[in-house]
Amino acid sequence: MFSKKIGLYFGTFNPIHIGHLTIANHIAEFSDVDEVWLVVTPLSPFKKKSTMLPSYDRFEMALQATQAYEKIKPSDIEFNLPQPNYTANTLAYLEEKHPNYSFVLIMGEDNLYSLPKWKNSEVLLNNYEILVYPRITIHKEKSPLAKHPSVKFIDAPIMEISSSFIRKCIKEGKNVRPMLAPEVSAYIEKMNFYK
Ligand SMILES: Nc1ncnc2c1ncn2[C@@H]1O[C@H](COP(=O)(O)OP(=O)(O)OP(=O)(O)O)[C@@H](O)[C@H]1O
Ligand SMILES: O=C(O)c1ccc[n+]([C@@H]2O[C@H](COP(=O)([O-])O)[C@@H](O)[C@H]2O)c1
Repeated sequence: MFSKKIGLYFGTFNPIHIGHLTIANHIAEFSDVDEVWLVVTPLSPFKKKSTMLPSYDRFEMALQATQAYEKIKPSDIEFNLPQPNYTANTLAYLEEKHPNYSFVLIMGEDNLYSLPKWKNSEVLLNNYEILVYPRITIHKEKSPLAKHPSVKFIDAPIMEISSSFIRKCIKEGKNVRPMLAPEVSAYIEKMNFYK
C-alpha cells in the first residue's frame, strides 16, 4: 500500500510562469494526487542548452513561485543524474528512493504526440498513469495514444504562454509581470536574467 500519490510535472521552467502554475495547481486540487512535484530538468533531451539558465536558478524561481502552495513542491532530483535527463531514468531512481510513494506523470497534450520518441516510452506507458491536460497543438487528429489505457485526460484551463516568449519579451524590454508570479518577476529583475 502506498502512503502518497505524487504527480510528476517535468519541465525546464526557464522561467516558471503562470501557465505552469495553473496546471500544477489544477491537478493538485482536482485530481486524486496528494502532491505535485515540479521536477526541474537540467537538460531536456529535445532542448538546446544555449538559452538555459543554470539549473539552480530555475529551481530557485520554482521555489519562490510555489511558497504559498502547500501541495506543489519543486524537485531537484534530476540535478545529480546523468544528462540529458531521461524521464524513465528519473522514475526508476525515484521509485528506489521513495518505495512508499506511487508516481503518475503529468503532461500536456503536445507531449503525448512526442511521447513515442521518449526513451523507454513503452515502459512509461505500461507502468504509469499519465495525466494529460489540453493544449493547443499543430495536429489535426487526436494522438494515437489518447486511447491508451494509461492515459487519462484532465479538464484543465488552456493558457498559451511559454517561457521562450517570456524570455524574448524580457530581451526586448517589455513588461512580462502578468505572466509570472510576483516573486519570480522580482527575482528576474534583481538578477538581471534574460537581458
Ligand atoms: N502555457 C502552458 N500551459 C500548460 N503547460 C505548459 C505551458 N507552457 C509549457 N507547458 C508545459 O509544461 C512543461 C514544462 O514546460 P517547459 O518548462 O519546458 O516550458 P515552456 O514554457 O514550454 O518552455 P520553452 O518556451 O522554453 O520551451 C512541458 O510539458 C510543457 O509542455
Ligand atoms: O525521457 C525522454 O526521452 C524525454 C524526452 C523529452 C522530454 N522529456 C521530459 O519532458 C519534459 C518537458 O519536455 P518539453 O520538451 O516539453 O520541455 C522535459 O523537461 C523532460 O523532463 C523526456
